[in-house]
Amino acid sequence: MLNTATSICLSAPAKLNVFLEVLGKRDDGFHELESVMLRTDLCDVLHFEATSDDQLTLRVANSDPTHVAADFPLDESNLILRAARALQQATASTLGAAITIDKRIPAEAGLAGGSSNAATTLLGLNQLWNLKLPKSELHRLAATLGSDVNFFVEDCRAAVCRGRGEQIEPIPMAGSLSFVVARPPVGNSTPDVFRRLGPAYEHRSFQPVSDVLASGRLQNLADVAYNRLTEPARSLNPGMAKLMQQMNERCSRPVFMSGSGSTCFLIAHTPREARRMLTPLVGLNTAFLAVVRI
Ligand SMILES: C[C@@](CO)(OP(=O)(O)O)[C@H](O)COP(=O)(O)OP(=O)(O)OC[C@H]1O[C@@H](n2ccc(N)nc2=O)[C@H](O)[C@@H]1O
Ligand SMILES: Nc1ncnc2c1ncn2[C@@H]1O[C@H](COP(=O)(O)OP(=O)(O)O)[C@@H](O)[C@H]1O
Repeated sequence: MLNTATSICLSAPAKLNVFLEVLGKRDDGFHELESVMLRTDLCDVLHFEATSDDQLTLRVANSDPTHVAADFPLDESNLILRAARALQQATASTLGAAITIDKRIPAEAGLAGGSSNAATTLLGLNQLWNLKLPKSELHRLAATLGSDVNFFVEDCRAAVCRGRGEQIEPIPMAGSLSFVVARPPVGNSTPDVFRRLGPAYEHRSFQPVSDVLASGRLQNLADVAYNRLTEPARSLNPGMAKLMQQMNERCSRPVFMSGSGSTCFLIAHTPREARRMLTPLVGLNTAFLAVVRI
């Protein structure tokens, strides 16, 4: 039976990793992670319209096609359609949906746009199709779609993510932060970055980052933020390495990378400070440059 609402519109947020340590390689080929992820206000917007047949369709709404990543697939491999299919199969639902996306999050960026789209589809269609699946079941489906999907199903502001990324422990965060995010023209392939990880190294702890977030002493975040994948990604993507150097020179601040890249970011404390930091970066070779807030 259809829910009383026949359509629903939801934001699918991008994430930033302010900490990422790789604890080792697992037997299933994935890597064991410990990462602190933050939900940002940079969002795709998804509109779901229920249909009474079981068809699923996906359309991009952006009037300006430059907003849409060139490699955003519109076929069955799209994570939105994969999430909707997974939900249909898990519930034997005979309902369908016409889905429209306003795509703003760049792809292969370490911002998890695709994973967030998948999670938002699980949450949106669970509501629209009146399926009433519990969160635990949505988490089970999320983990089959990708390692980053569960963070968005949890719908928290900040979390420590463990396992291959799918085990989510929400953590407190006091206050708010702004970031300048910049993605170079070339994205990073996540498996390629993991393949370039060096041999043994001493593991860092996420605890200092989690303590800074909880205490609200956010001015200290730049002292403790860390990403083990930065060096492998830098060696894979010379354009990203160059952009990180230019951002550092022009803003005299440490530059960090989100996930497996290729988005680099600077930490600011207010939107105003972030906008001031962004100004000298305009004109650099970027595919995406913006201020985001947590
Ligand atoms: C690195 C991270 C950090 O947040 O972010 P992104 O850069 O993708 O945003 C994630 O762990 C990425 O998660 P996600 O993009 O969902 O990856 P998946 O689809 O599950 O896996 C893609 C591929 O990445 C590698 N992979 C991913 C996660 C993990 N814990 N170990 C891995 O080795 C594997 O080669 C895998 O086949
Ligand atoms: N809905 C989607 N949005 C973005 N990318 C998608 C989607 N579905 C599948 N993909 C594919 O997943 C890849 C990784 O996407 P994305 O999650 O945006 O990257 P990252 O995790 O590095 O930020 C893209 O290159 C794209 O081909």
